[in-house]
Amino acid sequence: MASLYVSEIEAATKGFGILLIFVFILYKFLINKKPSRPDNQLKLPPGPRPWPLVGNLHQLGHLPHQSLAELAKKYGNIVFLRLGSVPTVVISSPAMAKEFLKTHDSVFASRPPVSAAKYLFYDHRDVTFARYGEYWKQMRKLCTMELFTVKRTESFKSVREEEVITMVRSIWQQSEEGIHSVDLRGSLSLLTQNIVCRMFSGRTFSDDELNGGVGFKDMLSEMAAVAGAFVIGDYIRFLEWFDLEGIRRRMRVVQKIFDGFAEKVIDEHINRRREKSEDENRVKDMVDVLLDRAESESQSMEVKISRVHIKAIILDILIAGVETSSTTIEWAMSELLKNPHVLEKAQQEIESLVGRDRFLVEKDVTSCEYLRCIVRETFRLHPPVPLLLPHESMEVCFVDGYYIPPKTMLLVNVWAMGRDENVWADPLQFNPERFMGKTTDVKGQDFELIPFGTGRRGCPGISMGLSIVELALAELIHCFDWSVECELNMDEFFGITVPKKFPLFSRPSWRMSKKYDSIFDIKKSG
Ligand code: HEM
Repeated sequence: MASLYVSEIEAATKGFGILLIFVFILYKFLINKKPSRPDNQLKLPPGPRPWPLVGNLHQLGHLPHQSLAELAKKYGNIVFLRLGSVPTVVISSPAMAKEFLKTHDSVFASRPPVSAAKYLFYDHRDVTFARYGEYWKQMRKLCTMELFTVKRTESFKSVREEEVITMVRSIWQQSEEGIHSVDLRGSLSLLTQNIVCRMFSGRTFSDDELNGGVGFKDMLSEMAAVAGAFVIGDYIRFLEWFDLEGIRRRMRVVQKIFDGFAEKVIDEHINRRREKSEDENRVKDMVDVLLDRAESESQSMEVKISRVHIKAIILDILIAGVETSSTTIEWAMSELLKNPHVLEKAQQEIESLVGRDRFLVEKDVTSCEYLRCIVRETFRLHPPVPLLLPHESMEVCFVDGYYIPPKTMLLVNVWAMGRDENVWADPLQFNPERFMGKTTDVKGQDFELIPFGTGRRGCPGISMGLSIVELALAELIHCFDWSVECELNMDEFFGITVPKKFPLFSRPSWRMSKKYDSIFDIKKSG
């Protein structure tokens, strides 16, 4: 019995051994040899281990672009994270930007479904937050072919020149009145707000024109604040309905105020058309262009332009155009105050071109090479949208040997790219000379400097943005010398854009040959 038992065990052991060998052979020669994909194809990019539920959200901190730059130092230029339940890839090098925004651009051309898109931007019916598809293509085409063309940008040249001079006058008046330090952030916000409003509606708006007792400026700040706010429910989906931060409620409130405002703008345009009270010489604004399109019987677009589309586009233009430009000019002025030799050199360049007897016009600025290098250097160190806007992948993609699942959010850390010592010599130094005689520009051909993004989702307002920034900066340093009394604080604040944490106050002193009024009269008669 015992020996039988032993032999059964022996037989069983033998059988198990044979089975193991069989499984090994099967694995080695059939299963292991068969796969159609190399081993690394399902390998995710490296990254820190996520925590249950929150994933890597806790690692973002108050300044996510800076925290993500630190993670890139540890894990490399492609990092995989889970933000709550959202798979996320963060890239931080020109080579990676080329892979994602050129080679695989069509896969990553969508936007993730965030609360702002739904509750503020007319449920994705704008351009910026629209998901990739026929609708976005049509709306984007409308922007690039009609609203933001070079010709249209050129048609608003006098708007920009007039508004910049108005800002100069206001600063001059303040200095004449003995105001010690001018609130440059306030002046620049008003400037870009007025330019953008005149571009889309032909006029500016005062604080008492909105319903609900909210000022126009306050409405803009609130819209920017909620559009840029972090909403936990966008990442931990089951929390979506609790509106823990109260942001969704704020979005609804400010959306209603904006909607009333946009309705009024459209009505004004329609009434003017009905009454045929148009001044024939008036430059067409963007709402005119959109109404022309809506009224034209032969709309070649599948999307018929309605009021909602016009309102959504106005909202895009306000959010995308106002803060981006003013934030950039504020950073540029701050760097010039910290680097007086750069300010002096730029002033000399402008002066040798136009003297001190007249204001600048846009044509002058195209000849100011050094000034334009200052703008590029500002975009390198202080891109106003440091992670671009989040993209989302639409299908499985393999990049650099890594597996990127569908519906992965893509963040492009242009802030980290601008400070990468493998790309830039002395990256933390503000040194506009690095761009002199170089072809590197902000349109992203070589992917080193992409503050406007690039590819399908790149900024369509790039020429408008650049012309505002260049002219305003040039005129500010042409007309005034600037000084600050104490060391400038260059800390950042993260929102829909990343401005300085503390607004810039600075002391202007008039450096033109004549008083403001005399120069203004010369300009008018000229
Ligand atoms: C200094 C000025 C500006 C900067 C730095 C800037 C930057 C950007 C960036 C980073 C994006 C996202 C790109 C991406 O996700 O890959 C963007 C998108 C966009 N920008 Fe700008 N922008 C500026 C001015 C403007 C202006 C003046 C307008 C319009 C009047 C404008 C309209 C838009 C629109 C409509 C989009 C969405 C494009 C899409 O999703 O298809 N931007 N911009």
